[in-house]
Amino acid sequence: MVYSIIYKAVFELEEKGLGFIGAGNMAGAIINGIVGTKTFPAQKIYVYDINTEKSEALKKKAGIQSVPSLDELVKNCSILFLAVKPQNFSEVLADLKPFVNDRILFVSIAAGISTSYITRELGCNCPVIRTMPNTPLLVGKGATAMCKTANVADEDFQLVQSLFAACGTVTVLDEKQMNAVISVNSSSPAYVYLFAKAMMDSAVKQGIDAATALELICQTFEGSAEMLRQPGLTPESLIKMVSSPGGTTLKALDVFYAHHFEGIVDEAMKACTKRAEELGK
Ligand SMILES: NC(=O)c1ccc[n+]([C@@H]2O[C@H](COP(=O)([O-])OP(=O)(O)OC[C@H]3O[C@@H](n4cnc5c(N)ncnc54)[C@H](OP(=O)(O)O)[C@@H]3O)[C@@H](O)[C@H]2O)c1
Ligand code: PRO
Repeated sequence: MVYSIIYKAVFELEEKGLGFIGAGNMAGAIINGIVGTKTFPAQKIYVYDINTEKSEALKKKAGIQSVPSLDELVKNCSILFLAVKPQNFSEVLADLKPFVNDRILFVSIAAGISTSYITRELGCNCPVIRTMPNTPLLVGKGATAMCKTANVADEDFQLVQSLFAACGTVTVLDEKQMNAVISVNSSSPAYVYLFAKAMMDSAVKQGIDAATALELICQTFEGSAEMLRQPGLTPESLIKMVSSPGGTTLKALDVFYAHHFEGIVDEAMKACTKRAEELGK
């Protein structure tokens, strides 16, 4: 059933394509996922970037189309991805305003930018899907959160979900959760990399070479995440499972607790959300 709805939406789009404003890292990751999994035809994907070198490079890499102006993009596309930095939204929406109509579906990937900001700046009642993806989309293991305005058609929402699902998982949230979720799935790869770096640096100091340590750390992260997904297991029960009484793990955990590790994570995630709120103003 879902399959046929998606197929119908794709079929109806055959006349018009998917457009990307911004050919940066995230647009590239999403497009590679869509093209690599053949979720949408590459020749119907169009990209526009203020920096034509970037749109041309993406065209070459992914076999998509690049266009020289927003006007051209709107002519060719009925779904437009807003993939520029939040700081560039006001200029992009002002440039788009003369070309938009209420039938265009907008898909934003920007931190902090609300759906109401987009429709207000565009001066239209366009349907808008607000998403928060993450960089592991690049390896097909992304985690994307999304919400939509009430006027997004079910089949269009299914289609956009399928585009992100091509390179990972999709979770639907309320818009009021979309700033906080950045700290959970989107900025969080950076915390994981920081933790990995700290572990690797310590391993090197203790005489294990960096490459060997990194492989052990990556496998440990993957395995630990898999354990967290097992029914009935929780972070607390898994910590207990690792921590032998009188053993090594408890000594390591003592250091984390003494330095208020959980408090530090909470403070960092709240700082992330606060910045999203500032960017949205
Ligand atoms: N990176 C992440 O992990 C991540 C995760 C989730 C969501 N996001 C969101 O994704 C969006 C894009 O992030 P990104 O990391 O892909 O940024 P990026 O690599 O800087 O890509 C943005 C692209 O937009 C171009 N651009 C700037 N102004 C433009 C304009 N007026 N018209 C057309 N193109 C314009 C930029 O060109 P110049 O470089 O010349 O300015 C750049 O090529 C942001 O809103 C961010 O909040 C990022
Ligand atoms: N990267 C973007 C930022 O740092 C948005 C979430 C991940 O603002």
